[in-house]
Order: sequence, then C-alpha cells, then structure tokens
Amino acid sequence: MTRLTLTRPDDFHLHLRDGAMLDGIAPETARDFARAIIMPNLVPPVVTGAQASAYRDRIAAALDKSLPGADFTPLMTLYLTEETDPADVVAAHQAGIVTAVKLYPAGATTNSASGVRDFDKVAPVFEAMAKAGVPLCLHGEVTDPEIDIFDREAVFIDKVLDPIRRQHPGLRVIMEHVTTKDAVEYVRAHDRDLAATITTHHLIINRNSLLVGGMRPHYFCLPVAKRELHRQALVEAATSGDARFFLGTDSAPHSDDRKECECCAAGCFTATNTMPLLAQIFEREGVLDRLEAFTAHFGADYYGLARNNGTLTLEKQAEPVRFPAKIETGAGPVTVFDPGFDVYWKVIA
Ligand SMILES: NC(=O)N[C@@H](CC(=O)O)C(=O)O
Ligand SMILES: [Zn+2]
Ligand SMILES: [Zn+2]
Repeated sequence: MTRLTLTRPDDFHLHLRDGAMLDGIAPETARDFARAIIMPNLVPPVVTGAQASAYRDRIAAALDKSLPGADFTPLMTLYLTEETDPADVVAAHQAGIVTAVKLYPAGATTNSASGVRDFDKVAPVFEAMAKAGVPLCLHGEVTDPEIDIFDREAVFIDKVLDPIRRQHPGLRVIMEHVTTKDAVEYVRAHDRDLAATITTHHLIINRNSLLVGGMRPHYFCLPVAKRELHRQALVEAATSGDARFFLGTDSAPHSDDRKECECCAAGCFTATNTMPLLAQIFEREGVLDRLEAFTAHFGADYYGLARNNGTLTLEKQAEPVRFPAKIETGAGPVTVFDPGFDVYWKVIA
C-alpha cells in the first residue's frame, strides 16, 4: 500500500502553549488534525470556564494569522485545583466551553505547582463530574520524593487512581500518556469508564534512547520513557485495535534554550511529524489498517464526540522524508522530535 486515506485524526492530549509560542506551534497540529484536547498548564493555569474560553479565542486568533482557513477545533480543558468549584466545572461543560478536566498531582510535571496535593479535597468535583458525565484526564504519577521516578506511574495506579475510581463509580477517566505495561494491564482489566492515551514518542523511545551514549534532552519528557519491555507493551496496545487505547501525542514544545541547558524542561515536540511516524510504526507492525481507529475513531467514541468528516491522506515515498529539524516561534526555535529511524510516509492532503 502506498497511499492511505484516513478519517481526519484527533489529538487527545496536546500542549499549544500561549503568547509568543502559540502562533508558531498551533499550525503544526492544525495542518493534520481536526481537533485536539488542549492542555491547561499555562502560567497561570486555565482554571475557570472564562479563562478556557479566552484561551480558545487566542488559539483561534493565532490560527487566523498563521494558517488561515484551518479547519481545527480546540477542545478545552480545565486545570483542577483544590479550590475548583464543582458547579463552575459542570456549567462550563454544559455550556460547551470545556470538554474535560485535567488532574495534575502538584509537582508531577511542567507547570503543575497549582495541582492537587490532597485528593480528598477534590472528591466533590469528581462526584459532580461523574454525575454530569465530564471526563477526567490525568497525569498519572505520584510525586513522593521517595518513590523512584521510573516507578511513579505504577505506584499512582495503586495508590491514587484505583481508589478514586472505586470511590466515584461512573467517573470517566483517561489515563494520559501511559508509559508502562502496568498501566496497559490496568486499563485492559477494566471495561468501563477507563481509557488511556498513548504518545507517539513513547512508542519509539525507551530509557536507553534517553541515556545511552550521552543524555538527549529532546527525548526527556514526563512520564519519563521506561524499559524496552514497557515500550513494547505500548506498541502492542496501540496497534491491537483495542478501543480503550487512542492517540494523545502530548506534543509539548519548549524552546531549545529551555531544553539544552543545565535543568532541561520535560517534553517532546512531535506535532510536526506525528502522523508519518505513526504510519511507519503501524506499517512495521503489519497493521496499517488499524491506524485510522487509533488516531480518529476510538478517542472520539470514548469522549462521545462525532467522528470527523474530513480525511487525511498519507503517501509512502521512495526515499526517506525530511521533516523540519526545528520550528521557529516567537519564543525561540523548538526542536522537532527525531525518531532515529527513516520515515517514508508523508502527509499529502
Ligand atoms: N509531558 C511532558 O514532559 N511535559 C508536559 C507536561 C505533561 O504532559 O506532563 C509539558 O507541559 O511540557
Ligand atoms: Zn503529563
Ligand atoms: Zn502533556
């Protein structure tokens, strides 16, 4: 097969940032994707319906300038804090301003300082969300300093996620950017109200990619890439045709000066080449026919959104495709994720 036409895909976990970076970054996703769940971890975070609506307007304005005529819908989220008002969340969801709520354990990742420390404090929000059918996206890592960074996702499942799900039956949860076999197994063991997003980069890199032969800052993200056996479990889940696993790229741009420095910011920027990379991976696994469901059906179905009408066409080239090494933004250049292997697929329409 040399041409592949898919339903236009959606990205169920995306960072577009704000201010000087937004104009340069937004078109990278809007070119290929119809919709994306937009992460609220700005500084300051997006915590109210009014802030989400203003941020949505800034994204639309950025696209009007940088990619006029783009057919792209940002699906907004609210950043959950211990002060979040359950009624505001439900109202913003019912008004169609926000699609989901995002839980960051305080200190777990980039711009998570306003996140949740005491999960009991947000129980009334979870209760209201379960009742109103508002999905909960979560960054699933504990932050206890004594827990090894490579174990933080697995411990989160036992200590935080499973108790929350037991306490709030009917709460629709999305474990974002899963990186472990443990998470894949946990999702597989539950057939209601639980799904997981998988990033492009976690299908490609393991912790050796990050550390062997020198530290590679552009492969550093959170949750950090794990052992090869975990990467394999993610590939297996993503390519299995199981509707509980779908694409959330977690494309997370940081300017090069924030990556190539003494304390490197966490995040891989994959918006520019995600669809070609995924085509390469699914082809390698012999299941190119499952790429469409992973990128365009399962996520929409889980969120209760209509599938997109448009299409995206990829074509396999005779020679490896060259993607831009960097995207220029008003906040400085951002390095595009390099998979470390040749990619022959290209988006042509
Ligand atoms: N994934 C990352 O490494 N970084 C994300 C935050 C997040 O999704 O955890 C970011 O905002 O930069
Ligand atoms: Zn995260
Ligand atoms: Zn993220």
